[in-house]
Amino acid sequence: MDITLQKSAIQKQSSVKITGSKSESNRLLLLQALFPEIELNNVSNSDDSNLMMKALASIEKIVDIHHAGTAMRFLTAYFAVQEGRETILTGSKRMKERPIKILVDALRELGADISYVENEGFPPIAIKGKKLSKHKVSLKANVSSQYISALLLIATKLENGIELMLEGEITSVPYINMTLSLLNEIGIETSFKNNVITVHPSKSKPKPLTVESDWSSASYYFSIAAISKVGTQITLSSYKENSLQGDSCLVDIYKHFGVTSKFNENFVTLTKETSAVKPLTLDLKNAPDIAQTIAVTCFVLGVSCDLTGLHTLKIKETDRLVALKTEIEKLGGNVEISEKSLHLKASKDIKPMVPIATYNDHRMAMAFAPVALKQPVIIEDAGVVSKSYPTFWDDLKTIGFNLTK
Ligand SMILES: O=C(O)C1=C[C@@H](OP(=O)(O)O)[C@@H](O)[C@H](O)C1
Ligand SMILES: C=C(OP(=O)(O)O)C(=O)O
Repeated sequence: MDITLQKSAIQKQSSVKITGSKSESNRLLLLQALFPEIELNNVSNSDDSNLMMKALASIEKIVDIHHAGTAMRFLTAYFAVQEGRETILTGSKRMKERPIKILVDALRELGADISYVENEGFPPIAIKGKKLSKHKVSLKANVSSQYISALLLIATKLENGIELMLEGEITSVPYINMTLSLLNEIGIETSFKNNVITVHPSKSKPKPLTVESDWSSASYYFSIAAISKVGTQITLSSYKENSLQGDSCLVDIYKHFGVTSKFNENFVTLTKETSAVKPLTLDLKNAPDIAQTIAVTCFVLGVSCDLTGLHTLKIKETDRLVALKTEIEKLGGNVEISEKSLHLKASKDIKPMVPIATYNDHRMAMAFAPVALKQPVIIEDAGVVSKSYPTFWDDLKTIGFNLTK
């Protein structure tokens, strides 16, 4: 399904309720499978969380998690400690290109029985669940933090907890801290000092937990606010000022575009205060999922940006660096990329009615939607948004976007 977005202007004041964070949800669903007394509220209705739920409840041998990266990584660790259970964990064509060797090597080091079904280092994998005997392991930390979170999430199943020695520069650190905080919430003691993370054997104290709404999904509204008229306000729920999600750094980043954020109870209201914008330089190694949003905001506003810390973008739903360059250039922009950075030149004109390819990547579809505030645009295969935010298009319609399916 392609969606055509006519040139739109949003209401002066609007509000949107966004589904729960898929990152928090996928961690908590795994923890709930280990500690069934945990009660969860505002769990994400994303495909990735539904797939996680289904996989955890499945009694089938073959478990297919499609495009869901966190589910792939977290379930690799989970099934490795399900004693006596044999699982083949597989995914979409793209998932079979997303590396998993660092995690598999670490689990094998701890005693796990995992083998590759097709290509060495990539899903699908065959897992024979067993009790893991060791508790100390070193692993590279500069490729994906999801490997580290996966190991931390199963630490309570190991007699002596876990001690991880992280090698190299640590990427996506806020996601590791999110995992540790959620473990702490249910009474598990942890420490993270320099490059060593420890989960101590401790007794859990499960309790009801409410998932905060998804900050990566909120990023599209920060972009919309930044591109809208001065005075435009968008209220999002349910959000808190002290979030576990690293993408809440949007609050600071979008000040650069004249967008302020005010928290009140469980709402955050974004206000476009000023229209002056300057070139932007930003390191996104702690918030890789908002790179596409920010690049498109800059392009539409006609300002240049230098985004660094993007080394993980090449192994996500698609190679996001190449996808961004290709699609922004179709619209008339000029983008240079390296293996880990993106430079966008300032440009004035945006070509109308360009079909934007989305490469099975929800964030490509959502990041380019705000283009419609300046020019009509077509988003191809727009249903991809369901990976993290199934009601995205309906919500855009509610706030004033003029779109036809
Ligand atoms: O742990 C998580 O929930 C995630 C970690 C990040 O991945 P990397 O650590 O691979 O960058 C992020 O991009 C992904 O969307 C969700
Ligand atoms: C990279 C993402 O997800 P995952 O790695 O879990 O597929 C994302 O949601 O942007």
